[in-house]
Formats: sequence, C-alpha cells, structure tokens
Amino acid sequence: MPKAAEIDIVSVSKIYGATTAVHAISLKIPAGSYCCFLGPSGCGKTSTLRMIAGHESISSGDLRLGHVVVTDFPPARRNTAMMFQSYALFPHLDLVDNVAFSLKMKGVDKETRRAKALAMLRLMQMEAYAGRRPAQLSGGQQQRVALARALITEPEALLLDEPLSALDPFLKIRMRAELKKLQKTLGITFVHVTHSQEEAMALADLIVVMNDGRIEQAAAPRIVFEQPATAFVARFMGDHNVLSGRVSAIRDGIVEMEAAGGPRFAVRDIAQEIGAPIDIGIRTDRVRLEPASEKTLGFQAVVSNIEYRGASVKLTVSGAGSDDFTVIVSDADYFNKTVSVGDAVSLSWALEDVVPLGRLSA
Ligand SMILES: Nc1ncnc2c1ncn2[C@@H]1O[C@H](COP(=O)(O)OP(=O)(O)OP(=O)(O)O)[C@@H](O)[C@H]1O
Repeated sequence: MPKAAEIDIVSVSKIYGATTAVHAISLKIPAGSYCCFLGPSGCGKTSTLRMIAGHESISSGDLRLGHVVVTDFPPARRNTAMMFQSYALFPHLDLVDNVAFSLKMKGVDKETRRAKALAMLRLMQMEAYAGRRPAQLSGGQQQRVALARALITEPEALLLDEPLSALDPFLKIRMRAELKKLQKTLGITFVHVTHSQEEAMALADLIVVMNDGRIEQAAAPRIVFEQPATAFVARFMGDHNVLSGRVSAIRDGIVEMEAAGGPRFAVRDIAQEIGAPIDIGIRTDRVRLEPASEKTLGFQAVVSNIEYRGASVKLTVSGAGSDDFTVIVSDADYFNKTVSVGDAVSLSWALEDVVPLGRLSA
C-alpha cells in the first residue's frame, strides 16, 4: 500500500500578472486525510491545487510534501497524481494502455505495466472492460478509469479537480461514495476541489473554505457547519441567517445587538464594546414558529414565501431588518399549524443557537 503524505502549505501566493489569485495562505493537510477545498468560482481553489500538483509555479512561499520541500519540483517528482475534471483519457487507446500510460513514460517494461494496469482496473471494478476505448464507457466508468490511471504511480496524495462535476446527479452521489471508500481503502491523502457544500460535507475530514484568494476557515465539516468562523462561511455553507448590527448592551457575558431597522438579537461569549459592529448567525432549522418566552429570543415577522421540500418546509419572512430571514420547519410541525404568505408570525430561538461570526465588517 502506498504511504500518505502530509501537505504543508506555508504562506503560498499565486500571482498572475496583475491578479493575486492566492494571498499567502498557510495550511497543514494531515497525511491520510480527505481534504476538500470549497469556495465560489474564482476564489483560488484550482490555483492552489495546481500549485500542489506542480502544474502551476508558486509565486512565493513554500510547499512541503511529507518531509520534502517540493516548491520547485516538477510534477513527476512530487509523488502526487492529479485527476482532471474532463478525465483527459486518450480516445485512441484501450483502457489498459490508458491506465499504463505513465508507466510507459517511465520506461517500465510492457508485461509489468500491463499487469499493474489490470490490477488497478480490478481495484476500480473495471477489469471486464479492459479492451474497450473510453468512448465505449459511461461517464462514471470513465471516471473510474481516470482514477485507475492517476493511482497507478502509487502517489502519496491524489489531487482531484472538480471530479464529480461532469456526472448526472444520481451518478454524482454514487461516485462520491466510491471516492470516499477508495480514499479509506488506500489511506493516501486526497485533496478535492469543489464548489458544492454538500459534496464537501459528505466527503471531507477537513474542509477548507476559500474566498477571494484567502482561507476563511479550515476545520472538520461539523465545526464549519456549527461554528462558521465568518459571515462569508455562514452564508456560503447555507442554513444560517446572517444578521449584521451594532452592540447595544452587554449584560452577564451576553451581548445584545441592534440589527439595522430591527429588534434586538443576543449572542454569548464574545468580547465586544458598545457600538462595535457585529455579525451573528442563527441556524434556520433552530428557529421555531412560537412567540419568544423568557428563555428564548425572537421577533415578529411576515411570511413572504413558502417552499415545500418534502421532509421540511422552508419559510422566508421579512422583518428584523432582513427580507430573507429563513425558517426551516419539519413537515409535521408545518402541517400541524399551517401559515400562508402574508401572515404575521412570531419566531423564536434559543440563545445557544446564535453563533458570533468573526472578521467583522465595519
Ligand atoms: N492562467 C491565469 N492567468 C491569469 N489569471 C488567472 C489564471 N488562472 C486563474 N486566474 C485568475 O485567478 C483567480 C483564481 O482562479 P482559480 O481558477 O484558482 O479559481 P477557482 O476557485 O478554482 O475557480 P473555478 O471554480 O471557477 O475554477 C481568478 O480570478 C482567475 O481569473
């Protein structure tokens, strides 16, 4: 079994002419972990992946794989392999020759490379198709071949650039499960670029949320979801209402916030001064359609939209200085006490369900 590499990114930047795509990011990806770089288009995730692979030069900073500084190494000397979004299979070669290609380049004899390629195809359950060409395969099968081809060099880290984006929704979910299983079986480090929160949550041990060339948060999925570090992360991950305002009072470690044009909100445990700008997040699934009691917080709002989702119902309400405050209620709760667009509703939540969001906007 190949060994896994820790990937240490030390103050790495990528500058293309006048554009700084990546701003001095630092990150340690533990050996043998499944890491997802997540962020909107243009945030610098592909540039970062390509710098790890060696397909893009590092403008400043250093990259360490295992104990070796590989900053200036060509791709072939890094013990990494990359799987591209388009799979980049050779149309005129059969699957064995596609998978064996990099061994051929390394001068490995034909018999050995064919045996290894067949073993890789077996691992990916594609041995029965060994004599076919890529055009004779489905999208999911092509992806398995691309994985076999990337893994034949026994890399310490596999780098995947939007590997599931070409697949239909059903296949995407199936291949996602296969990728996770493969990573656990091989035990090597996977670094996977995606713009899908759901994909990152399903796969990653470590999610790295990027925005505008910087890392907003790098943590386990549950931490990123439950304790988003910034308003950007809370908005990007979804399922949070993000509200901005200024601190209006501080009592017993509880900070009260006055939202622009709205009522008071409160959050625990943050060092703040009266008047300071503050962002908070409130989980959409923790808001209840009940008036606030002594133990809860809340406000009055007007329902502006209702979306039925099956197991839950999504309500959008206006009030509290926000036009798109979202409430997710279970279908059972909703149909027990239905509301309609235009109805006034009382909303409430517990103080524990409010998270302070760092990096405050002034
Ligand atoms: N070869 C290049 N020359 C100039 N600018 C580039 C080049 N490659 C990327 N950029 C710019 O760098 C920034 C980051 O691009 P990058 O491809 O890393 O983002 P991304 O998060 O992977 O986006 P996407 O999800 O759309 O692939 C963007 O502003 C992009 O326009």
